[in-house]
Amino acid sequence: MEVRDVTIIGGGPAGLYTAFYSGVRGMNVRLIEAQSELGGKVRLYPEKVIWDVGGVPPVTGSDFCRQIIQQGLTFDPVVELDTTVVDIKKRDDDVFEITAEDGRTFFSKAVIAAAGGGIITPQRLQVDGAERFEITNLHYTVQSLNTFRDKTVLISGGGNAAIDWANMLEDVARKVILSCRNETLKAHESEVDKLLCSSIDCQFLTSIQRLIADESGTKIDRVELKCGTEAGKIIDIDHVLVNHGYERELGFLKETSLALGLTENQQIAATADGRTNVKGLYAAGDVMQHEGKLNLLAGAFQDAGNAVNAAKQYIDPSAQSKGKVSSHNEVFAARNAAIKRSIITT
Ligand SMILES: Cc1cc2nc3c(=O)[nH]c(=O)nc-3n(C[C@H](O)[C@H](O)[C@H](O)COP(=O)(O)OP(=O)(O)OC[C@H]3O[C@@H](n4cnc5c(N)ncnc54)[C@H](O)[C@@H]3O)c2cc1C
Repeated sequence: MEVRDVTIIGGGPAGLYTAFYSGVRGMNVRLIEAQSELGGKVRLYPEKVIWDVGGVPPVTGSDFCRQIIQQGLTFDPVVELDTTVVDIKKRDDDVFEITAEDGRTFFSKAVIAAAGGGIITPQRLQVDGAERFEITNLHYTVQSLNTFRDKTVLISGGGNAAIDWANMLEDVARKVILSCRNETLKAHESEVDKLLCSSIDCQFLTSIQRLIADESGTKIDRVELKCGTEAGKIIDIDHVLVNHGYERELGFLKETSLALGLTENQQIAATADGRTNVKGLYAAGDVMQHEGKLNLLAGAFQDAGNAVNAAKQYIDPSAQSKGKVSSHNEVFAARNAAIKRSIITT
């Protein structure tokens, strides 16, 4: 039976930084991810420009993913992809037994849950026959801005993602129409202000009633927008982008043998430093809830550092409770030397 120091559940930003920082603190790691790729939710917005990670210049989601994956793999963790954790038990000898959906079990001295909101998939549009357009012009994420260049785009939704995309596409698309079923938009004030002052055509109190196909039957040509009891309004569009939130598959968060202490929203109720109800099991990133939790990438990194430090001390009570400044690990030596050389020669 191979017992790892730390098993991380979830290979999003929190899990990846946890893997890196566990390496810095000399612990060996298994990283378990339900999807076939690492990166977590950031995979949903590859072309969005991320501005709010301290010290990191504006970066696209896909570049950010590439960079955080590279960092997460620095200390060669064992990575299990396509592996959904469905249960965690703590045995009498205090070793954690982690069970995957495919029946495999993994063993670990400590566990760090970094499972975000679970395994998420975008909520589908509840309109007859919508699924047949998913291979043409009905989208749930923006994989490439070029798809929308000089096109008429209808965005359905009124939350952060919809508003973000509307603002982002304004310069790219010929026309952006936003259909929102409420009277107001629920997003960051600055983004809402920007949108309301823009050329984006906001259709409040409307929802998509019908998708009308072109002659080939494979592409949406027009959309019927319903407004209360009024007759539907038909509009011509090239693309429809739906941002109605996400469905969550909870895996081990739904039923676990441990009394994890979940909030109403199925997040782990933890302390700000990542401790949970269960000794030896810590939480990091969007999976955890505490007063002051920052559900951003920057917050995920802070959580990860805290959880790793707590796990280190749990495994080895003589270890320092806080990590040291981490620039002198032997794994960094070659790269440090190359950077120093380039500083000296420039
Ligand atoms: C559209 C959008 C735009 C955003 N823009 C920004 C932004 O500009 N700046 C910013 O700072 N933040 C932004 N965020 C928020 C940011 O993406 C999240 O805060 C961040 O991804 C949280 O990281 P995480 O690792 O905690 O969770 P996630 O990214 O959700 O990763 C969790 C991972 O755990 C895996 N997992 C879940 N359950 C299991 C299980 N049972 N077994 C195995 N694996 C499991 C999931 O598959 C997933 O890969 C945005 C979010 C969205 C949706």
